[in-house]
Amino acid sequence: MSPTVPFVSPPKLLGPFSALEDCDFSFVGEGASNVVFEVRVPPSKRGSISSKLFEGTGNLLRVPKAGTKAYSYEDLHAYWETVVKPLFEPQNLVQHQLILLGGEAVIRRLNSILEKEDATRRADFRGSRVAMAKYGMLIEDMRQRHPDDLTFEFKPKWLAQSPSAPPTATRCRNCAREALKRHANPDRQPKSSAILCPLDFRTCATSPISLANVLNHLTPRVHKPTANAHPPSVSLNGHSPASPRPTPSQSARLRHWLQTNTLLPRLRQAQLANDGLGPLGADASDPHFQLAMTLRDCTCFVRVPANPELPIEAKLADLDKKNWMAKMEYWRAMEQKLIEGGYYEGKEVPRMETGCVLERERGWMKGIGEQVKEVKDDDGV
Ligand SMILES: O=P(O)(O)O[C@@H]1[C@@H](OP(=O)(O)O)[C@H](OP(=O)(O)O)[C@H](O)[C@H](OP(=O)(O)O)[C@H]1OP(=O)(O)O
Ligand SMILES: Nc1ncnc2c1ncn2[C@@H]1O[C@H](COP(=O)(O)OP(=O)(O)OP(=O)(O)O)[C@@H](O)[C@H]1O
Repeated sequence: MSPTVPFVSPPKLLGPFSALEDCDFSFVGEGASNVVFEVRVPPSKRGSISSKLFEGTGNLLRVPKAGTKAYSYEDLHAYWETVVKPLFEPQNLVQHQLILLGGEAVIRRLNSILEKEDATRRADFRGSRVAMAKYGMLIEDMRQRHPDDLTFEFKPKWLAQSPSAPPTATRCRNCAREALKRHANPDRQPKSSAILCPLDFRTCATSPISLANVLNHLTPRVHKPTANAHPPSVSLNGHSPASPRPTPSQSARLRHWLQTNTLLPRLRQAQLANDGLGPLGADASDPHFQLAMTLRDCTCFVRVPANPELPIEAKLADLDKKNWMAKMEYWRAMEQKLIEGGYYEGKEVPRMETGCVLERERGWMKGIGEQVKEVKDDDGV
């Protein structure tokens, strides 16, 4: 399949211009380029067009931030429909629809909510505002449906090594990137917290250490760290702030999902299939490479229902087309920095603790090598 974007007919629009004007909003979350709000129809507007559109739909409103280099929502939607959607099963994607925001009044209200949230927002997001955009997206709400549902989100990031990483690397691209982040800003997180290596997702079925690492990270309050497992971190943005303590049945279902899901292997396969060269070798205008970068920066939402009869839901979101013209230089410079700074090989000074799967495997190989050497020495070989 070619990831070039063919012509797509104009998006199906939801709602007349005034649909959002009747609604109340509250802040749900944000990233570098977008903000997500809950939409509620006040009781006085029951029976209105808005209530027909939003009540009981389980949708949230996603809107673009001002001042970013991201593509417009029309472009993101066309890319998602034609390039991203065919790669995954529909039940593994957070579905969305474009909606007309309907003018400045709604955006001003969203911005006044953001302003009130400023004190508690991530420092580098504080002060950012919603763009005066034409469209928002109605997105499937992946939060709890029942107060006892277990929910969390994480960024799977680079599920395979970067093709332009050095062959001597003892860290994957994500762990190298995390080491650089901590090196640049050691106070960013408590020093003791380690990073979940994305390669651990791949080995959950075969390695109890990988499974424990992932569980500790995703549901930190339940799975006590074992000697070899690493404590939770926010490196993959995994968290379950509103979730209750999982029941034994939820823990068992989550374990089973981690060991058997086909979504993360499929995501990894698509990352690999679209980039065999890495940021240093890829042609900046290659749509496959651009797609690989989109697939390396998405979010996975997981909901483990309280009701054991209901299946686990796992869906990818934030599969936005990357503005390669604005980002290629950053991607190349980042790869160069990770290589030259020794971050792929754990040679930075002072050395940051990351707990990468590659490092663990090298450690075992070294250990086995030393045992073999000892046996050979004992035998006088
Ligand atoms: O460069 P990375 O790997 O740190 O990823 C960036 C993300 O940082 P992370 O490491 O996930 O905390 C970063 O996430 P945050 O803003 O740090 O939450 C963005 O997703 C960024 O993409 P864009 O500039 O918004 O298109 C991401 O940039 P790219 O995926 O385009 O590289
Ligand atoms: N479908 C959803 N259900 C529940 N919460 C969501 C959903 N989509 C987004 N959120 C919340 O909003 C936050 C920001 O959303 P989003 O990932 O769209 O922002 P972004 O700017 O694209 O992020 P990034 O900087 O990673 O590219 C998420 O981390 C999550 O907390």
